[in-house]
Amino acid sequence: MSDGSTLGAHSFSAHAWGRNLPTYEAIRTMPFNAALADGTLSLERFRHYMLQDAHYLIAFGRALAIAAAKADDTDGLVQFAEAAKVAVVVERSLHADFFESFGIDADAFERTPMSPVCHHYSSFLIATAYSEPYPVALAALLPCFWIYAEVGRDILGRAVRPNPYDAWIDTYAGEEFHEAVQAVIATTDRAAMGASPAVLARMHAAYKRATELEWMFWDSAWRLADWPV
Ligand SMILES: Cc1ncc(CO)c(N)n1
Repeated sequence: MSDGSTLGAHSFSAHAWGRNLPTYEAIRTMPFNAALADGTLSLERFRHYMLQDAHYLIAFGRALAIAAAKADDTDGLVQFAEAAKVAVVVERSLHADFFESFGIDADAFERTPMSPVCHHYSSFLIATAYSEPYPVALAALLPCFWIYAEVGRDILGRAVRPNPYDAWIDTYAGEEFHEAVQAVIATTDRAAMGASPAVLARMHAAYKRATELEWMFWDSAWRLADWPV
């Protein structure tokens, strides 16, 4: 899938994937993901990532719920309402399982504010979902699904097992997540077919920015980034 070859040749998703391939390559090969795959990622970095991801998933869920409300048919309403619910279910499993197994105590989450990058990505998704037309909202949300599915599979393919991060890898490399991702790609492509050239351009801009923010999110965890003041 990484070359976009199984997608409709003229689809939004095929174009978007192709245009942003260098950023995807940069994500795939970044130190955080290399260390996650070979099991050498420090607990401190994974903890930073998980705490920020718990914040992120709630914002992602809210943005998906807004997209659900904007859907132009009931299939889209059900699809994104379900995805909003799943984002919160995954966030709760971070709290219930991952936080405990990686030594994060109960109120660490409450004490840890969003990092600058997490804050920016979360705000970008919610603002885009609120203020842009449905197709642009979907284009902003698509990389969150698609990049994780591709990175999950890529990491699974080279992972040293057993690996302290097996449960994380299995979540995103799993069949269930991939089916959901294919469905979001299909809905985004359908929405793009009816979009004007101006909306299509905004879709590409939103997709590109979200892809860049995915890179920045992992980079932020690698750097253990915090607010400078
Ligand atoms: C930052 C980020 N993007 C995407 C996903 C997958 O939904 C996630 N868990 N976290």
